[in-house]
Amino acid sequence: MTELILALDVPDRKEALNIAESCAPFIDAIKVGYPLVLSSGLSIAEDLASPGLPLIADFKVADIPNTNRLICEVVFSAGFDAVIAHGFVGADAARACIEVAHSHSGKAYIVAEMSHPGATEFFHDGVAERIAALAVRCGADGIIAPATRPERVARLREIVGDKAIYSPGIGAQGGDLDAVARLVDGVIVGRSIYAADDPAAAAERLSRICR
Ligand SMILES: O=C1C[C@H](C(=O)O)N([C@@H]2O[C@H](COP(=O)(O)O)[C@@H](O)[C@H]2O)C(=O)N1
Repeated sequence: MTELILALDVPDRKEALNIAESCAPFIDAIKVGYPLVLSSGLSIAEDLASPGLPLIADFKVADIPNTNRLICEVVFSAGFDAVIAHGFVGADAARACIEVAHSHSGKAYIVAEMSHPGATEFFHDGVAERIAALAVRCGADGIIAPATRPERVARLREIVGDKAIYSPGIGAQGGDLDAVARLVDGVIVGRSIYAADDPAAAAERLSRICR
């Protein structure tokens, strides 16, 4: 089974909560990023608690170790269950996020390779492989890898083994769910769900493919 994670990039708090509630039966977690948290504040984590789904703070944490630690302490104290951090900042900085996450019985996922076209300017010639290996070495719970490039997901799977791989880029970015579902532990989907005429129906349709 492949998890379906809703990327709730909906700046309007009321609309976001309505979409989360309606999609809850068909999704496995909710990813909250800057669009919603900057518009609604960290208390959105409390508002989103009612569906009882894991909440992932997608803040792409990428600072020095101490600042990463401070950020993650706020994230988990606000009620999030997981955090997404960058790995290019090095093992000490990534480890700061991972250690705080685990101290709160939470999880930390490291971005190994991104899904958008510009990512290939830097995530090539082994860079992503090095970040994936860093994630494993630092004890991360998994990595983020591009659903837009299934061959890259397959390569990174060779490095991370049975650690989780969560893949964004399905639908709006051109990624094909059928092509990656069997390679990953979960897919991260935003616009194909929240921008659909009927988000719940869209989530239900995708969840059937994921099961
Ligand atoms: O490489 C990455 C990293 C990042 C992530 O998941 O960490 N995401 C996020 O995944 C979601 C895809 O949304 P949509 O395109 O389905 O509307 C958005 O919230 C992006 O910020 C990527 O899209 N690619």
